[in-house]
Amino acid sequence: MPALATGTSYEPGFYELLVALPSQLQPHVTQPEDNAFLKDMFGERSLHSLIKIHELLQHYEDSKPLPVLDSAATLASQLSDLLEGKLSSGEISELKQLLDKPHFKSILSVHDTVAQKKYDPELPPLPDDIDDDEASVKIILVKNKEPLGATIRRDDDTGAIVVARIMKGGAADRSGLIHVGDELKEVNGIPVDDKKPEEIIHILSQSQGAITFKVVPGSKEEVPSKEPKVFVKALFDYDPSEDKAIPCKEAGLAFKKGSILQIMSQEDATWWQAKHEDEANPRAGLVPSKQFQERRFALRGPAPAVSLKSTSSRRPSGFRRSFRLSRRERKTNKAMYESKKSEMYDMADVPTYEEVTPYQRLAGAKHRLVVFVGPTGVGLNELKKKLLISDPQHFSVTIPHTTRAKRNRESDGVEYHFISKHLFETDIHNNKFIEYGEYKGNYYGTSVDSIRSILSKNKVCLLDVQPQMIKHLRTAEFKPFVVFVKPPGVERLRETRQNAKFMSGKEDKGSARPFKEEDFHEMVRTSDVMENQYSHLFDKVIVNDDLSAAFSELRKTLRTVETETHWIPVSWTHS
Ligand SMILES: Nc1ncnc2c1ncn2[C@@H]1O[C@H](COP(=O)(O)OP(=O)(O)OP(=O)(O)O)[C@@H](O)[C@H]1O
Repeated sequence: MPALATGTSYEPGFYELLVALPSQLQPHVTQPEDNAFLKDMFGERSLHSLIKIHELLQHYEDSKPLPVLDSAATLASQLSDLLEGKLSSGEISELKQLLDKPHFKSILSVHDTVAQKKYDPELPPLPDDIDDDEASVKIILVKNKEPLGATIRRDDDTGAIVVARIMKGGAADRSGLIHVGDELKEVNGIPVDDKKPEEIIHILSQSQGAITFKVVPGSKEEVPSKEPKVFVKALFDYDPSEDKAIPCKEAGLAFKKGSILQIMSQEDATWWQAKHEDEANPRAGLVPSKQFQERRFALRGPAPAVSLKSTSSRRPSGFRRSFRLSRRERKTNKAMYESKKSEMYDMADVPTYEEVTPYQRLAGAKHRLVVFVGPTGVGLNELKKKLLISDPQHFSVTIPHTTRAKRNRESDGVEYHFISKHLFETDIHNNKFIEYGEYKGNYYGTSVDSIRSILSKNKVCLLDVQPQMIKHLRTAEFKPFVVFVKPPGVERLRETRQNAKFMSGKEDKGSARPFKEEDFHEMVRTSDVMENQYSHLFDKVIVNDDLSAAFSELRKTLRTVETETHWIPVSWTHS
């Protein structure tokens, strides 16, 4: 039996390990004196008591007991006084002795301190020879290599140097001693009244170790911000060193399109404070606010959109037509459609930030819609086909609707859903199609319900669309995961596509032919344009160079979509 029992209501693991250790270690110890030493060490009563205390603390941490009263010491002293005249019984005098013991009194005093939450240390009285400049205080900060995390500016009205901004989580913020609006009088004993902010920053950057500031505290009371945690996905690249507008380049936070940022402060309407979500260091950096970025974008105008229509007479060159997905007729239906909505750039969508939240699909919940985009000929059909073959029970594609007559060997709901022109037009009117088009007098289209039908069977729906359609699919219902399939460079296309067949939209013959040099250039050019305009909507980019490598990357990615946590727009979580 262990010297101290650990009780039965909580895990005795740590304690038992301690008791068992000497015998466990015995086979590994050759010298008898070492053995005796280990026994003594692990058998030490104070160590056992410590472990017991540790386990009890753990237990109480879980049950979180609240104190019954916060003046146990006073109560014990009053009781002791009451017992004074009643010491006839042995039990009463034992109780009084116990209450009067200094250890017992101390433990009750500690109990009361904790119960009253009196944790703050008592400060010594202020010295008599206080600074003559009554309003100012001296602050000493110890600075290592990290920046101070504060910006300063000259007040236009008073000419004073004031603290303009405190970066969340930085050295100044953590110290809790410097606040926005404080007036800076001296740095390391050097008066700063006549100095430019840049000169002061220079003094600060040269200083290491303890830095002394003399400041006059600002009058503004800071309200501790209790803003909930906000995470955003950045939809643009940002490099503060190239931003002429940022008040302090060193304080800026660089990020790439797709980075997940935690917004630490939105107090300033122009410059937010943020840190990378996966960054352990709590120090925030400046990033342009959403409003400011939108304003800048509006003033500058979007990047010149490359016209995709100019090179093709029939359709936006290189952009695939989707929903030609009949399993048998996939190839013959290829060159049929033109997208109804052909706008290449929507001015309303200024890509800045999107608020996101972690999401993991629960077992049994509907799958996210997997959306493919890429230039025509890049290999979307090939990759989708491989997925379907790899697991036909798990993956599926939508069945398009058409108004053309059913052919002999076709069945309704297999190759197509065959419907009347009138019904098709009613469905268009009722927004039932994701995409639709007309070819030789017949309509063809992919309906929203055909996607729903696959998802309700708990299958993964694979859909390829034109990139400008992605935004219409971005709903809580579909939670689309967008894969952009990108071609490798022209040289690799030449090498890998030697035996490949291409369905050219331009010739409109519906038959496949080998790729030509110009097809490769067109594919790469279209891919660049798509990436330039829509990459903020892509969740994954896969370069289709070697087909089997691209396929296994795709497979792996789709597995993680089903099993791991991903960031999705907050708006998709409240449906
Ligand atoms: N990585 C690859 N290496 C070699 N050949 C490939 C690769 N990927 C696709 N191909 C071939 O390229 C041709 C075009 O592929 P696919 O039909 O899948 O393109 P697509 O993106 O669906 O184009 P479209 O939208 O015009 O139908 C096919 O012959 C296909 O086998």
